[in-house]
Amino acid sequence: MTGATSIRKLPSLSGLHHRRNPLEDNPFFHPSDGFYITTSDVILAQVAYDLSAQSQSRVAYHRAGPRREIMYEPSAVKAAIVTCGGLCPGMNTVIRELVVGLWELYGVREIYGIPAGYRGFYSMEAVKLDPKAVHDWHKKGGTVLATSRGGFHLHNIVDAIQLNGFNQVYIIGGDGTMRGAVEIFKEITLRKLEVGITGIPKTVDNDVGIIDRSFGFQTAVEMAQQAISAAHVEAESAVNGIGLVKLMGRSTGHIALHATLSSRDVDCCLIPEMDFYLEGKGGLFEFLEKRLKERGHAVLVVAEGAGQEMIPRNESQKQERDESGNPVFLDVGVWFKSVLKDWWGREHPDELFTVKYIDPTYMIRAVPANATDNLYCTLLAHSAIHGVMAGYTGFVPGPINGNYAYIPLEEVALTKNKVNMSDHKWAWVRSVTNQPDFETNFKGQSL
Ligand SMILES: Nc1ncnc2c1ncn2[C@@H]1O[C@H](COP(=O)(O)OP(=O)(O)OP(=O)(O)O)[C@@H](O)[C@H]1O
Ligand SMILES: O=P(O)(O)OC[C@H]1O[C@](O)(CO)[C@@H](O)[C@@H]1O
Ligand SMILES: [Mg+2]
Repeated sequence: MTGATSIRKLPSLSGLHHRRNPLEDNPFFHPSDGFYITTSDVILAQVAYDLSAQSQSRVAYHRAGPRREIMYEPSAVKAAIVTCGGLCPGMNTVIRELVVGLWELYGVREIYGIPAGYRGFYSMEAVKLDPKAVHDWHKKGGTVLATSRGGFHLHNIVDAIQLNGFNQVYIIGGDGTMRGAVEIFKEITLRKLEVGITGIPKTVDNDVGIIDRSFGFQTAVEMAQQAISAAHVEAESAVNGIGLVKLMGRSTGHIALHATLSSRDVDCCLIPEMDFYLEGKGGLFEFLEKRLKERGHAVLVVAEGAGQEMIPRNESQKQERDESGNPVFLDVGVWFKSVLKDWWGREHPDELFTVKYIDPTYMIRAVPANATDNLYCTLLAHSAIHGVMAGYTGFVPGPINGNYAYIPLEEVALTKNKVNMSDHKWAWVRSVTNQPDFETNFKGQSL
């Protein structure tokens, strides 16, 4: 297979001097040949190719990991760590590993936590951190630094970075945070400040693009099983029982999809990426009628962003936004419970029916990370440190097909990871649930 490989350029700080990596003297590392990553080490963006195709151009990213030379004098590093947006399992592990990694691997002693998200840069006192202070943070849900939405005032933030003399900034957040990090990176560059900026992608929704998955996502899917199992028990213990579970997923249905595939108890999974309808041939009610007749119970999993356009709302509800500008949803679970009860009351007024609605959303994202995610958070944090210490900036560390790479920040900020409704995974969901193919049914009806 021929074809050019274009390597995504990584911005790097120019005004710093090369130094020997202190890992050379670290008693736990014995850097041998191949230990240090060089500029020729790359990670291909995709691993699946059609070899029969003549020539295909390939995209590659610089590989993450320690470089032989670093660009900072460790004693001159003053690092800031901030967490923004919604909670996600593992945030505290990333903070902990940034602190321990900077301290133990590179001998950095000036490490600060910025409280309460972006606003904390200019409105709160930075908190000095060291390995002792963070030693058990990986066992705690949430973020000890606290987070917030909104409060992004670019000049206040960059002024504060400059005033406090931070020369490394580790920004942990989701798609919104990454968009903010791009603006900070651009302003730092404009001001010609020698400050390394890196974004560590975080969102329980797993809606950040390019990387294999967001940390905390697997923990969230694992926790969702408990809610789905409870809904299944409630449903099968009732006459004509429906177990209804709402999961997180503002604009993507990854948690609902993966929880459905893992649990095997789900009869219908509804996500924001799909259109579905309730009444008529091929609709949800026809499907549930059949399922209740066959089994006497059914389990419905719905992502919070699914069906929002079907829920009646007044003008102010249509306009409502959270502090970051994200649309505020109406509770699709409460709406579903009422439409299901209306439907059954109309069709079977004299038959028993019950809907048990479970909303585990905040419970799921507030738990500590599981073992897999804790390991992932460690590798992610260390990748970030190695990249910043090597003088890279404006980048996001993350696994691509299992190998950690450095991706330009702007590329990540602009790429959303939506569920691909035409790929095998969604077909697998439909084969596991036997739910209606709403899109095809709908098209068939409108022909
Ligand atoms: N386009 C943008 N430009 C600058 N800052 C932004 C932008 N979008 C969001 N932000 C800021 O980024 C921070 C986090 O954004 P948001 O609340 O949307 O959460 P998030 O990072 O998307 O994480 P999650 O989706 O996991 O909740 C907020 O302080 C918000 O003000
Ligand atoms: O944390 P808040 O402001 O209640 O927002 C909840 C939102 O945060 C997320 O957990 C992540 O964006 C979404 O799944 C959910 O819609
Ligand atoms: Mg977001």
